[in-house]
Amino acid sequence: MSQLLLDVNALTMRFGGLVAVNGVNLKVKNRQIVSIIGPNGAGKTTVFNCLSGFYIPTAGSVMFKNEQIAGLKDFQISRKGLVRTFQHVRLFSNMTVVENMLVAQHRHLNTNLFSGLFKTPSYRRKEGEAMDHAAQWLEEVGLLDVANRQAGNLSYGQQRRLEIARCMVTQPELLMLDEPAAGLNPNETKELDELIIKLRDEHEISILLIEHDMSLVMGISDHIYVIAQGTPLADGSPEEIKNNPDVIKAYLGED
Ligand SMILES: Nc1ncnc2c1ncn2[C@@H]1O[C@H](COP(=O)(O)OP(=O)(O)OP(=O)(O)O)[C@@H](O)[C@H]1O
Repeated sequence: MSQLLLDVNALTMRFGGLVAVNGVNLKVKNRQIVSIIGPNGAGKTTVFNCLSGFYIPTAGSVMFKNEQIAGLKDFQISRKGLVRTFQHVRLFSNMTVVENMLVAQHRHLNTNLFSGLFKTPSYRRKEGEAMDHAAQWLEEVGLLDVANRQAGNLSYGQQRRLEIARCMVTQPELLMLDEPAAGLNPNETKELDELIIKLRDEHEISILLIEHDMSLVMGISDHIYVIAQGTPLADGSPEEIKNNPDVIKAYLGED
């Protein structure tokens, strides 16, 4: 049964005199792919920054699993099961692919200095599990055969998939992807499309997506929210959004 995972009400973010996000509402249920679309500068990334703890919203509520998370720090929110990627790839490019996966888990696991220094049995067990999870997720995203390659030497599409694997290894319930298809070629976009659907259908997580690639958004979203100039414009199924005159006007008005 679908349960509400994320419930955002009247989210507002001001930067001095600029209201970047103005009264945005958003709901994500379990096992849903939900997209946020809108013209450039509409406030989409600012919404992500408010939900993931990079900004403290000026007003509004962000309930995740029935708990208020607005104002918590980014690492506190990610430990609760809400993780994100960024518009620009943020990997440790001098580390190997598998090292990137291990670092992500170490930051998440909260192991202490004592257990690390003395390699206690529980530390060793966690290390073993971290390696198993890393291998499992590298296989899921098709990167197991490049596990020992330097992350910075991967193709752009592979780097994007590594970012997703790095999030997934922390076992989130909600994964937020900020423009994951930007810069990908059509083949890579198709692989991304399949991966996102697999995350929902086989791994039973929810995905909140910001994306400008309309065929990707329309093809995979269960629900779409449109914002323009920080303000909610419409929400509905892909079919409803495609045919909404206000949405068409907002996009055509951009050109
Ligand atoms: N830290 C900040 N300080 C001041 N203004 C900001 C800050 N972050 C975002 N803004 C402003 O808020 C508005 C919304 O920006 P945001 O990046 O959220 O839009 P977006 O919809 O993600 O755009 P795009 O699709 O181009 O990535 C813009 O006018 C931007 O300049």
